Amino acid sequence: MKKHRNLSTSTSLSIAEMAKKAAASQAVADHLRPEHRWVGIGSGSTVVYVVQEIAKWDKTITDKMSFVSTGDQSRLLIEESGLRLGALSQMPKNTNLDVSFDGADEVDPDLNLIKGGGACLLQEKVVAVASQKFICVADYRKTSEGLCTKWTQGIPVEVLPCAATRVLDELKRLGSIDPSIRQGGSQKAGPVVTDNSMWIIDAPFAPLQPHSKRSSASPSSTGAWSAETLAERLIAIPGVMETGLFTGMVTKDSTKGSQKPVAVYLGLEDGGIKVLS
Ligand SMILES: O=C(CO)[C@H](O)[C@H](O)COP(=O)(O)O
Repeated sequence: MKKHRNLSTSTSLSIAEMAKKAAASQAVADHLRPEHRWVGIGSGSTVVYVVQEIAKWDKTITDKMSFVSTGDQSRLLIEESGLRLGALSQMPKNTNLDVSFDGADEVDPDLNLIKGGGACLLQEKVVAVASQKFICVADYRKTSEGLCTKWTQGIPVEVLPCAATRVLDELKRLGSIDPSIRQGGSQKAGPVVTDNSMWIIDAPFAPLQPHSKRSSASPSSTGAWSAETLAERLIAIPGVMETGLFTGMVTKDSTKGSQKPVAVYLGLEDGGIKVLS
């Protein structure tokens, strides 16, 4: 399971775990319906609590649902919880997942996200965009005024291995400070290989401007990228398969096909829950 970079004490971790669990419980209660048939399940430690909540439901209800994973971790989680694994390819044509639940590494006031701390961002984005409703579940440590403030290890970027060095050069040209290929550490020699056989580059940037606060999209005039503009520039680099910036406008009428969640459930330190939408 992924380690959190910004917190190290066991006390704060247990408070954080309680916060994640409470947020997951509320998010499932508010957004999963017995009539739902297709449910997306994200990746990371918070989503474990989401699946635990769903697994508490009466089996006669959940047996009618199919759960679509966002990678190997969530596939195993679904299977081990006794829920039925489904795939986007099995869904009726022109339909969407009823709802999907996923975590985040950082959330700004416009509900733009950084994801991919667990290296699952590509399938996570596919599932988010294939969902009628994408619900994000996180805890109090994850919010900031501008992305890259709390999650300082860099925006995760999934790349074709043979393009990695060229992508690193391009990222530096865009202002990334010392981007690097994520390494497996003591568990694996060499780069982390994703569920899609790609590599991850972590690209640190100076804190981004949220859409609502930005005065210009260009870093030359404001000193910072907007999340939307940077997302567009990163995905345009040849060899980049997907980025961990989940941005894009959500209108009140149509939430389909958005990378952004319609709501973020944040577990708080005092046991409460804050819903951003
Ligand atoms: O994007 C992700 C994995 O690629 C996770 O959702 C994100 O890293 C949050 O994880 P956690 O719930 O463990 O904090």
